[in-house]
Amino acid sequence: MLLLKGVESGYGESMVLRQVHLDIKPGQVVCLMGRNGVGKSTLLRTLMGILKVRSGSIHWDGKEVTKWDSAKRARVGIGYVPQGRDVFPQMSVRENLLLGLETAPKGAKEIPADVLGMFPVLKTMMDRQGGDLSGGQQQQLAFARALAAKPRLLLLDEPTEGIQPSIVDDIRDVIIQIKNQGDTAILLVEQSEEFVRSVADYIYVMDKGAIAMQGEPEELGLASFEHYLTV
Ligand SMILES: Nc1ncnc2c1ncn2[C@@H]1O[C@H](COP(=O)(O)OP(=O)(O)OP(=O)(O)O)[C@@H](O)[C@H]1O
Repeated sequence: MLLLKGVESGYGESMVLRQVHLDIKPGQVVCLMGRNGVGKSTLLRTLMGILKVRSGSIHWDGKEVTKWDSAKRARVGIGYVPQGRDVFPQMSVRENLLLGLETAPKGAKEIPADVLGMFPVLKTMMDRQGGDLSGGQQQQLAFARALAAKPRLLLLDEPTEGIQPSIVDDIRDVIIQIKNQGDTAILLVEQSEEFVRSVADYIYVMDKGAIAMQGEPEELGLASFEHYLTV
């Protein structure tokens, strides 16, 4: 469904991604790991079309989309939840969720019931302002807003970072539900090996802007992970 071939990108003079090859199949949960600063967020921004590809190519359903802008990528079904809580603080939870429908297929007008069902806490807070929610609730709101558009691929940048353990468990449950439904693939940036092993179909580990290791969870031993993950 999504294929990257030798992708390179960066900021100004500095090149961050080096010859990145990556493959995501429909419905898969693919995890991207690696130390801080190795380029994981840069890879998601490049996938979303926020950063330009300097060399290499990106393919979606077999079609080359390397030069497509973010809006066009969103319209074909790529959703993105950036790092940090990207909710609108002055808008209500309902209004934040409705914004997610902007890129939904066939001009959907209502927040899908199954999405609300995955986040029961949000259902009780529809009229509260986004900025009044706790950090963990805001993260859930950003996640739900992206799901409201019914993406075929969802890019999640460290959704569990700095979140209390009970909400981390809720986020894990939602990822597993999405995986079981099989309609939406996920590319998840995540630092916790335990979390990754509980959700991943396939794992990529980055180092210095390149893919250093990849495989199915059972193929990748603990020792090999530690080499790339410990500081
Ligand atoms: N807006 C930017 N302008 C210039 N350089 C940047 C920018 N954002 C990130 N970088 C640099 O790009 C490199 C990769 O950063 P990136 O945020 O992609 O790493 P990461 O693996 O996601 O780490 P983290 O988990 O800390 O977010 C780093 O050297 C970083 O300093």
